[in-house]
Amino acid sequence: MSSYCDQRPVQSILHVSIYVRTSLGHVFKNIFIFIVITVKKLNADRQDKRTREIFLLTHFPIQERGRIFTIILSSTNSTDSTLFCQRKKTMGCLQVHHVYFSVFIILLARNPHVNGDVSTASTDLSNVFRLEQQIVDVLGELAAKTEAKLVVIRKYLKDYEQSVVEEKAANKGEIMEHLTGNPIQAYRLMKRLYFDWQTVEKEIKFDNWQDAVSKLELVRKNEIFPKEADFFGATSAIVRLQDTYELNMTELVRGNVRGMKTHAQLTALDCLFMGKLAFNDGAYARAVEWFEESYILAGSENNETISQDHVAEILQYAIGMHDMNLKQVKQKSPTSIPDSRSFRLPLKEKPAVAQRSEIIRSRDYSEDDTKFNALCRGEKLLSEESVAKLKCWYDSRRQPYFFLMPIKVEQNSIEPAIYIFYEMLSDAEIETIKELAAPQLKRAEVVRNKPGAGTEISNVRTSKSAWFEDDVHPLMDRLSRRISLVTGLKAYCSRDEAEMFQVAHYGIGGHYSPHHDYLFHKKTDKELENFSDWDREMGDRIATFMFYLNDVERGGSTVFPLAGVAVTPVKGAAAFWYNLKRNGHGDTNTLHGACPVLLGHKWVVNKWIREKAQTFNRGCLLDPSE
Ligand SMILES: O=C(O)CCC(=O)C(=O)O
Ligand SMILES: [Fe+2]
Repeated sequence: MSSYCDQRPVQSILHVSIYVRTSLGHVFKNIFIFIVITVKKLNADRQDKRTREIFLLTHFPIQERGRIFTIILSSTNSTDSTLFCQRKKTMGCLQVHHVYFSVFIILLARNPHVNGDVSTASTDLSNVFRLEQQIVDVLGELAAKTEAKLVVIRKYLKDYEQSVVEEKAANKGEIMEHLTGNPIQAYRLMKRLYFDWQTVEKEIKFDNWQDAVSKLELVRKNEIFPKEADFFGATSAIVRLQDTYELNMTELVRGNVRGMKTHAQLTALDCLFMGKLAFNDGAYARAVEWFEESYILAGSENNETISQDHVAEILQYAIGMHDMNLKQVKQKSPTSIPDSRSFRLPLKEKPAVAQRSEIIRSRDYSEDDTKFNALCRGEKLLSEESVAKLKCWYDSRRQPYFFLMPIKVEQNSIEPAIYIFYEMLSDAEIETIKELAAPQLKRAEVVRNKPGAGTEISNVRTSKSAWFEDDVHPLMDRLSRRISLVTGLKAYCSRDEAEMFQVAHYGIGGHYSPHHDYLFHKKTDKELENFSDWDREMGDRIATFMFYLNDVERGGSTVFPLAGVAVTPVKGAAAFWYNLKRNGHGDTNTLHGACPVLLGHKWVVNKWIREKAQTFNRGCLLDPSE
């Protein structure tokens, strides 16, 4: 028997570790940890007495990164444990038999809109669209009520005017005389002022605006209501699409998106607006092109949205700025080539249209981003010889699972080897994944360059993503098994063989700039500090297995600029490649990125397979450089 206060250091009782899977972080925002302490003691007459106390020990937000984290609930300096100790002391130092404690965790649900950003993802855009429907309903109702008021007011005015017109008089004095001297007119005057006026007054006094204003304010307060950044996001998506796909501006503003005719068109005013944005950003070449388009449209619209003269003035100003800027660049260094925001020659010398087509004709295909954009546009960069080596076949992967229904495999690139496996997912499975992911999608983050700086929302990747453990749904577990059977690699996240599934959704203009999927290759020690212990222990991402959940109407291919290949998303298919060579080094030729979505949207599911678990699945070669 021992005295609780003297001999039982409170601090040691409170050393508790709690393991929480951070996949919960997608659902829950905060974690509250309560501790219930039951002290069983014997008092003087040896009767069993229990005292129960509840403390809120700690609470903190759940982070997204890392898979598992540990919370040590106590430290010797912790105020909570001191508090605990003091409270125990007030109970007196009775003899204590047992101290039990249980830990309760309360998770506070995450608000699905907290990470709202509406510029690219179509799911969000549909919510914004719904929001607009509410506005349209309120405005429609307001317009109908206002029109009803106008009808009453106009009727009154009409009646008055008719009375006046009926009396063919030379001036107001004569009219007055006629009206007052005519019993019918006198009756109509009385009727108007006594009877009709009541209706008019009622309509004028009753104000529909206030009701509409409060309803609209409510809509406006919704977290997904577009903000400035969302608007600029939508604008820059158009500019990105224009650059990547070399969209013909004249076609684009008329709703033709690379051969697909849509009903969405831009007005002269829209073009003027796009031009102003480009101008303010110093992109004078694009600004001039938008203003020229605006000028032409203003003419064909008969100055409906903006006057052609006004646009002409702005256009001349922009041309002047472009040429002056170019002159300054050349003065600084006569041999320098201006960046893509400017044309090479003054616009007074050669018009924008001619310069743009020359830029397109004289592309430098040795540059990675030129190759990337060309592949996005569907241009073929592989030589015929290389293409001849590519093949497709049916494969049972030597797995009984696939004997009856072998997989359709296509090899898209030899070096690095990139495979496409078709019909890997059924339509029902795809719907299940989307349903699971939709409420949890949040704007994708990438690791910051600065060590220890965590992740940041970035324009390098503009998509929304969600992470899933294998056990979140039986389907996820089945998919991990399927990936294993197809690739011969271990792919269970629960066994630390691979990462969680990452579902990503791209909306219009959504893209991912060229990058490597491996994590550690060519990273400095400082950069490596960004990674968790789990990351380092599991080894690098040896391979990527990526499912496509839909066909993309236009754009959205996965492009490998160094390999010279583009993979077109096909619903249910999956792309697979090794990020590491057999010697464990990163294969730099696996550089890849997602082309911006031009029309429609795009869903993918990534599974990054880790190196450590694959020791017996992928051996090394005799040549250590491979
Ligand atoms: O969406 C794609 O096509 C590529 C995605 C990708 O490369 C990634 O998530 O790492
Ligand atoms: Fe990637």
